[in-house]
Amino acid sequence: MSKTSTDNHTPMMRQYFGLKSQHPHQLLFYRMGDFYELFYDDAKRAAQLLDITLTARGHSGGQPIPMAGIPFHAAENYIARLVRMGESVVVAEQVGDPATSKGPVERQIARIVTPGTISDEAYLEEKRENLLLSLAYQSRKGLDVFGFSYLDMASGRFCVFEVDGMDALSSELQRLTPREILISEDFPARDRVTLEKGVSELGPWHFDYESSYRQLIQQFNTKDLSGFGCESLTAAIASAGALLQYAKDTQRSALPHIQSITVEHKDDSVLIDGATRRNLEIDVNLSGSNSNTLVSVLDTCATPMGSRLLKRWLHTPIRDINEIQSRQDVVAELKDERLYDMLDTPLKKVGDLERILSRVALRSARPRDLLRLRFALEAIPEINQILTATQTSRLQDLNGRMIAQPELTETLATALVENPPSVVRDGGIFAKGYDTELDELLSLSTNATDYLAEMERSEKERTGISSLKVGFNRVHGYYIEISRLHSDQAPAEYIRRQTLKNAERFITPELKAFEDKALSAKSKALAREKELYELLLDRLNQLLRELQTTSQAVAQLDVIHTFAERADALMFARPELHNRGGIQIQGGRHPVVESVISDPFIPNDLDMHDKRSLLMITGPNMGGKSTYMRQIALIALLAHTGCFVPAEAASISVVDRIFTRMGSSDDLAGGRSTFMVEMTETANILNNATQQSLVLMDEVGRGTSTFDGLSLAWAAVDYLANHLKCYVLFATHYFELTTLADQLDNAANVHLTATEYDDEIVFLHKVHPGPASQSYGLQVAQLAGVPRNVIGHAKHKLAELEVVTGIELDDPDTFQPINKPTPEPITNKKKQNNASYVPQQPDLFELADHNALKEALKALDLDNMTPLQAMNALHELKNSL
Ligand SMILES: Nc1ncnc2c1ncn2[C@@H]1O[C@H](COP(=O)(O)OP(=O)(O)OP(=O)(O)O)[C@@H](O)[C@H]1O
Repeated sequence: MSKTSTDNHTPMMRQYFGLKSQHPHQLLFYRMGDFYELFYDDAKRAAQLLDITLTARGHSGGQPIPMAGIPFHAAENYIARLVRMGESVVVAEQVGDPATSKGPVERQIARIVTPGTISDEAYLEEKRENLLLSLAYQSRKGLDVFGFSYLDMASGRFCVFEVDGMDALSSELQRLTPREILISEDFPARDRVTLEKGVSELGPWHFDYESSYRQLIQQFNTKDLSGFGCESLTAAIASAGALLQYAKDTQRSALPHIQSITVEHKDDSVLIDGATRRNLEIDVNLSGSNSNTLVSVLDTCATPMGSRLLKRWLHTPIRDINEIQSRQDVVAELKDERLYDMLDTPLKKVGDLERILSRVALRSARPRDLLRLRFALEAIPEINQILTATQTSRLQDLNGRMIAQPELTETLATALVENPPSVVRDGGIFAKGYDTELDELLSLSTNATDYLAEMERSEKERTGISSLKVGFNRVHGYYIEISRLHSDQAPAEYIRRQTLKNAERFITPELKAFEDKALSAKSKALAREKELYELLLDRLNQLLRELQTTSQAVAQLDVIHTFAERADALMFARPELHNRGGIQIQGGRHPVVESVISDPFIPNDLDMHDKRSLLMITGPNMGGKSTYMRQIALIALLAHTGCFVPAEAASISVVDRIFTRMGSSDDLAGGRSTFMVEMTETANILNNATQQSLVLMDEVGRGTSTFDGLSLAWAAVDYLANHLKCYVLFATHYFELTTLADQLDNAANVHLTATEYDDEIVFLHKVHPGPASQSYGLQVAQLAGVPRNVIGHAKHKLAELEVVTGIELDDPDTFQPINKPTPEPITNKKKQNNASYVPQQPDLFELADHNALKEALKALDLDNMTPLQAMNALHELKNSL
């Protein structure tokens, strides 16, 4: 459709194009009577997304106009659905009067609803922050610097920070999971911005540093930004200015609830990259749902704002020992005194105060919001009361920040009816007795008859005229009628209005006033309600800062009270955090696995220090290696949030980063194979880990050929232990790697055990010192339901391989009987004197060292050989030794 020339179009469509040209990328809901209509491409898109009928509305400019319509009363529902799909919607309302308009009735953009700027309850997920993110790019001294700013419109939380490099960009995007992202049209890393929908590209001038700076100081009403500590973050400031302007444009109002900007300092928190966040299943599990995650176990928060803060804390563990200990002190007191129990009910009453307040600030709060605000405020003194006698200074401080507002609470209590309507539009918000004017108007409109009867009675009494009547007539309005006989007795203030055959009709100033009131009482009552509502919002806005402080304190108390409740219910212990180095855990458990399995969870210890900083973990498939590693990472993560941990005791030296390289997933969309993903993650660890980092690596090197994989794993372990000296848990099925532990000063082997009971493999899930003896691969396959004949075939193959290599591989028929101690390690030729070495697979390095063999192996064209040919080749090689 060509929109270049609009001359051929009808005036109505010309008006449409005028509005549409201001919002080319958003769906325009164009109000026409009782419908919102969408035209052209918008209509096609909406029809597809919402499954509504696509029709045509006559012709314009010689072309049929594709159109899709939505009844106005159902619009909110459709808008909510579109926004959830990442679309933005612009609503154009009729502002002119159709009766008096010449040509098409005037329309204006009334609101813009975008995924990242919504604050209406209907559009928001209760337990998830709804972030609008803005990104700006700068190249500084050859480094790619990304300025981040993000806003949670529904709470007013506005933060900035900067990171270097593409990996950090991806990792932060993963952490924040924004609903909408703003970038400049010339943003150089567009491919890293992974949101499918909800990415808005703005002109580069939106990200101009100077004007962004001005935007910010105007918003905060300050001379400069030095008070916020973000002066030097030029890229972040550029992004923040663009964000603020965008947010204002969409709200079409000021944003008084955004009162400051917080700088996130990366050094303050334990860094967790995107892959690690996924692997640890903090709030999303590996299959993408929310069940069986750390959050699903921990979140018993009483308020949605507590739930959101809990997620934030879990995603941003901190490194400040004082802050951690101060949170722990509160958890301890609430737990020991069982105050968490008492706090639960009043906290539940507070509800989502945070989001209500932001709607108050945006003046979009609904009457029911105000009722909930009243309940929230009523709960504050109850909380204050419970906390008065507490000892911890932080708790006292929190208590001091939860400010009861008796007057305001009282006002809300008297102002609102018991069950206010969901919208202001239809009135019925205010209770009787709150405002005399409104009461009068309402009683006029509802009780006009009573009023008139009362007037008739009192006028009769006053004048002594028994024939006096008060009446109403559509032409003349209200009147006092006196029979002709008595009309000369009418008081002086009676003004004659109409003369009838047998009576005179009068009006009085009082009755005139009543008439004015009564005739328009309904619309006046409505107007008065709106006025009162605005006044109430004004009053609330005057207290906004205090109310926000209260809601932030309640959210914090809610999370800490949840930590206390969980610690008590799940038997978590207070970890000691320090800077001395080392991680010791006694009786550690995996909080999520523990909560889902029906068998008892087997606790395990950990001891890591500078002489034992790398643990090589071996053991059978299904033995519990991953669980053990993940539980240590989760315990460390929880310890850095102030939460108690699933263990009998733990002493943890503060870590700077947690890395994981686990599982196999490919990134087909990003064009990376499984092995490529594995190596990218490994490279990230090797390039960025420090001595204070906790590194979990599971089966590194499995994604490629045995020699390549083993060599890479070997070299990576060596580098981690010798060079980086970080805390490493390295799980592997390459038994050759267990020899490394003996060669490195700071590495040790541990293994998980399995045994046989009633002819079945039983996993003991217990961590023991030393390397494992076998991997039980075939038994696990059998357990998994691999057909018996395939297992039988595999057993034969295994036996053949043993013959070929001359080395005893896993013996599928030899389980360790239960209660039998773990077999002593068997020594091999190379390590005759080392009793802790147990490889039962061929020492591939030893073989590989053999040059001739190496050459012969190299010459094998494995891709074009049948298994039989391969076996024969192996035979030949063996014979050649
Ligand atoms: N300490 C434990 N106590 C009780 N059950 C456990 C324990 N550890 C693991 N399990 C159970 O064993 C299952 C397998 O554990 P996990 O995935 O950690 O094994 P794995 O050794 O990593 O296996 P693979 O080598 O095949 O990846 C878990 O899903 C859990 O049900």
